[in-house]
Amino acid sequence: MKVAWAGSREAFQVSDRMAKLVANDPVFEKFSKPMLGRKELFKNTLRKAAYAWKLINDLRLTEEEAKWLRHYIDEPNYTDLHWEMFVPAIEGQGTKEQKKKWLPLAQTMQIIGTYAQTELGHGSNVQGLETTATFDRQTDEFVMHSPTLTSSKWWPGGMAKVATHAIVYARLIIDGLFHGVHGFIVQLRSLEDHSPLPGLTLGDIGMKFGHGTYNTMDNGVLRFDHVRIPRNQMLMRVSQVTKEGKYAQSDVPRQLLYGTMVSVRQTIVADASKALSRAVCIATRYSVVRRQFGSRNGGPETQVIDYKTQQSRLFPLLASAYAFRFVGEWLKSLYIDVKQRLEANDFSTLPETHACTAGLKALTTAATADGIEECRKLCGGHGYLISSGLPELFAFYVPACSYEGENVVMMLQVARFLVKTVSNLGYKQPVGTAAYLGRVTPLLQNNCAVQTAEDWLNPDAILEAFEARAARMVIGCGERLAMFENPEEGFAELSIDLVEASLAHCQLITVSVFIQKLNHEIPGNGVKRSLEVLCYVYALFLLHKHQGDFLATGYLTPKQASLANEQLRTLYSKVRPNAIAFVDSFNHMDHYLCSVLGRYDGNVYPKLYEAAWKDPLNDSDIVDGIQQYVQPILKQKLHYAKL
Ligand SMILES: CCCCCCCC/C=C\CCCCCCCCCCC/C=C/C(=O)SCCNC(=O)CCNC(=O)[C@H](O)C(C)(C)COP(=O)(O)OP(=O)(O)OC[C@H]1O[C@@H](n2cnc3c(N)ncnc32)[C@H](O)[C@@H]1OP(=O)(O)O
Ligand SMILES: Cc1cc2nc3c(=O)[nH]c(=O)nc-3n(C[C@H](O)[C@H](O)[C@H](O)COP(=O)(O)OP(=O)(O)OC[C@H]3O[C@@H](n4cnc5c(N)ncnc54)[C@H](O)[C@@H]3O)c2cc1C
Repeated sequence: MKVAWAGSREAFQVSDRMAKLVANDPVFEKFSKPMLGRKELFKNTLRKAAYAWKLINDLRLTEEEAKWLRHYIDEPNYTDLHWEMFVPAIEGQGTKEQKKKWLPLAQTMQIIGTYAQTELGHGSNVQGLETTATFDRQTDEFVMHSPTLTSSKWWPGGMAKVATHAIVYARLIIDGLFHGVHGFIVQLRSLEDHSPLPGLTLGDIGMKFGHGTYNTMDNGVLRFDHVRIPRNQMLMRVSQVTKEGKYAQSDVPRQLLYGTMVSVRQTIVADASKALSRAVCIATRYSVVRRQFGSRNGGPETQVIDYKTQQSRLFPLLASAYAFRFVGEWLKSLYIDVKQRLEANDFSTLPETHACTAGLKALTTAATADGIEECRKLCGGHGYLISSGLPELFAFYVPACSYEGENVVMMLQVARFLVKTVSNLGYKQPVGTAAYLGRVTPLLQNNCAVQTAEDWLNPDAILEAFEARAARMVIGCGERLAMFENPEEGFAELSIDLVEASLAHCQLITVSVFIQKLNHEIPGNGVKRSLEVLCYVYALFLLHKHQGDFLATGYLTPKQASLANEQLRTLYSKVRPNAIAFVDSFNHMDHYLCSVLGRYDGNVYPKLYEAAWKDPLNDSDIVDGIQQYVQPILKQKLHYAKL
């Protein structure tokens, strides 16, 4: 199962080796992090990042190994933006000459970059950005300027204190004419003494949600006061500006300017299963250790994992972790394919890839953030302790619902793709993830054939149910949209239904990828049979949760929906014996989990007790402030003694 989770034996070996390397190195200790103040926390992260870079070079780690190393170090920092956004932006949007100049510098970290797109006034609406890049023909330069307070760049990670360079998105202006938003490579700091370059105001935007997690990152604010950069620092794969000030567009679509976001959204989907599996592992192990009620004749109480209600909250999350792992793997291969095509100027699959990355980013991050919080509750009161590992994980993870495309905004992008696909049905056969929309007639006409709970243990029945639900919701929206004279007005009016239809479409993708995975790629019958159970749990849990959709579209009868739920409960009993094996297969080491409740050895209570004594408040019996503020209250003679 460990190999099935990792994707291959080689992938397992690489991640396992890196997990052990980090766990066994005292530099990467992290239990004390929550006790540090912001400055110490930040410095501590800089120290770890520098040490990690040394290890990467000294040990000559491959790119894959270096990624796992960063992952297991488990602290967001400036290198995330450098490797995940700055470098890909140059790769995807730079010309050959620009790549030749900038990539070697970035890949050896002689420069450190960030991605400065969002502003105080605009994040989602990229076309609304206000920073200007005005071409000056006399000097062959662009003048970068922040004309308003709301045009201040706001959020870029690593920008406040570390990055030496940034890809800055700004409105291109030539001779007073606006030519859209473009990316520019801008140096922020001196490579000698690290001070901000003249004309730039740089700072940190302040503390964020949670203490010890995202505050390791220096998210920054940046303002320009007429800062000049050479013309050849505009990223020019999509559009070019000549030294005469002529603006020209290549054959490549403008959407490539948004390419870096497609790349990172794919990474975020691939990473969702890491965060969810981490929370599920903690909650499952603890649910086996924790006992409440049910003692008979003085025997042990019931393990809380044996309560049906606990199972009905926990096991769908376990199944979701596996579903997200597989859909992340699938999306990565789709992305690798589109990347190769884009390099060869084939843009045909870009719209579908954009819809998949946007929609699956929204689906997986929302379910993962909610899932981590549910795992915290599944651990009862102890889940609220930092030493459970869950509060910090939640604080780290939840912004994923907002960054890289706010989730609702992303689902509306999927909706645009689906509406377009449906309106083209007469003359363009949909392919890939939208292929089912080409079979609308049977999907709209045929209803579910399930008669017994057992009938739901059939991938074809499940797939057809999810296809029919999504198709009916999408086509229903399409029909209602057609009644509006102004399509944009109609889209806005129907946006709530469109987001629900998009979610149905994305859930269909995750369910069908899980089924596909079982049909083709699982080594060993035992592993395959166990994963089949999780696949059914995932699908039937979604069906139960969204049964309103399945019933309202008329595909299921109430009887069939309740048979699905009956089957789901039976499946929970089949998951139970393997629950620990399923979470051990994630191969999460204690160091990575950083959780007293999720310990591999189950030795929860002594370690929980021990962890409490490490709190700085327990350094002495009488702490600072007691004599000054508590004793005077105790010793005063009150007039209102009776109160
Ligand atoms: C316990 C503690 C644990 C700690 C653990 C720590 C561990 C960490 C360790 C290691 C991790 C390492 C890996 C980390 C990886 C993740 C890094 C993440 C870092 C996060 C940093 C965040 C960065 C950011 O947020 S950057 C800013 C992102 N901003 C956005 O996403 C903005 C969203 N807005 C948009 O995308 C667009 O503006 C829009 C699409 C919403 C609207 O754009 P508009 O131009 O108005 O477009 P529209 O008219 O709707 O569309 C025009 C056509 O273009 C198509 N289209 C739109 N976008 C794209 C695209 N991206 N690609 C292709 N096509 C696109 C659209 O469909 C339209 O097409 P049509 O055919 O014309 O209809
Ligand atoms: C931790 C973190 C790190 C970040 N790192 C970076 C970074 O490195 N670089 C960078 O450039 N940016 C970064 N960002 C910014 C991030 O990309 C934006 O915050 C994100 O894209 C959301 O945009 P917004 O803040 O403008 O939200 P808004 O768009 O203002 O969202 C507010 C609300 O309005 C709704 N809404 C907005 N538009 C629509 C619409 N058309 N229809 C319906 N509802 C709508 C949303 O659903 C949401 O509910 C980061 C953000 C965070 C939290």
